[in-house]
Amino acid sequence: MPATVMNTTRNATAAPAVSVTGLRKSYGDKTVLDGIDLHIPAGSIFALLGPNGAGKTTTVQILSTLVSADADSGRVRVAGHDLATDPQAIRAAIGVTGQFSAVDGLITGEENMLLMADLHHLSKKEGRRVAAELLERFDLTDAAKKPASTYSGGMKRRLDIAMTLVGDPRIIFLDEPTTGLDPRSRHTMWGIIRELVRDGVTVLLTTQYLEEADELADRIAVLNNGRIAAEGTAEELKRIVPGGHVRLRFTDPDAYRSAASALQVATRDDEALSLSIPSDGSQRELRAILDRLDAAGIEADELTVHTPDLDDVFFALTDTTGTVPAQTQENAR
Ligand SMILES: Nc1ncnc2c1ncn2[C@@H]1O[C@H](COP(=O)(O)OP(=O)(O)OP(=O)(O)O)[C@@H](O)[C@H]1O
Repeated sequence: MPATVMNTTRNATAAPAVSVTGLRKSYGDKTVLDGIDLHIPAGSIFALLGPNGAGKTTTVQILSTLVSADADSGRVRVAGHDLATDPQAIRAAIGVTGQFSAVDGLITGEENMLLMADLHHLSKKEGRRVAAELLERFDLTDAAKKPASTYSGGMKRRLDIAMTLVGDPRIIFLDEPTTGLDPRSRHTMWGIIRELVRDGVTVLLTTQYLEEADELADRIAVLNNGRIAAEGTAEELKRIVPGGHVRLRFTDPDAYRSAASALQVATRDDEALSLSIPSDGSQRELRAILDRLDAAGIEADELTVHTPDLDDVFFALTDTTGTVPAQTQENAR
């Protein structure tokens, strides 16, 4: 059972941009997707996180109509259209940039853009206007007349997304959008993705970077062995793995000792005068700790909540046996 947590993020009430139930895909006798469910609210950023070979690209390929799902697969709706009966309407509503860029290195950035405008049947005049506007928006105007093969990795990614936007898609699939980019280009790309969503676009991105999912995504699904191992906001996912604790620090040794006896489960650090209490960081648990301190008439000088980071989540949920540790499942309920 995947760990699912209630959606409290923006646009939670909007009709889902992507809705998937029981999606299956096998290559020969290898099951790549073993019945996955995804519900992506319109206007949000959704990250599909998982180790190599988990099935992230396959999911994107199916949702973007490039690869077909198994015949006995469940239901997929993208932008309100049924994948089985109306793939053409889905194609018209989406944009895809993959790990292997659509950019043609032999022609200039501007020519790549104009080619896309032609593919979308824009008039010559409209095509030139849209190309110039997008090249400007993605800071490529100065390089527009140069062959794309001379562009840096970051410039090529920006051109790739600009080309995708020529068709004005409402949903964009980004397969590992920042793989191979340096930190500055990665941050630029994050800014671009956030801007797309501000304009009302829905983004589904795949990534192997936990930091990227943490930074960008409204919701994250961790894919492992063809199944969704857990789904929720970054904060919610961090709460389902063990390791979270509340730390209390004191300057007064008497207060420290009183607190240690009032909170019997605490791990003591007598030198630092600090106590560490296992906690999921929830309001309920914090209140229980504070109530105990209040009842004993003690005030801590500092209280910090430590939640596991996404690395902990990733390792806990994508262990090599493919099973979620029992304790994690328990905490997720
Ligand atoms: N056309 C294909 N024929 C056979 N097997 C395939 C095909 N495409 C993908 N697979 C297999 O499906 C599994 C999932 O691949 P997929 O590319 O979706 O994973 P991924 O999560 O995107 O991995 P990565 O992070 O390495 O890109 C892999 O074991 C892969 O070998």
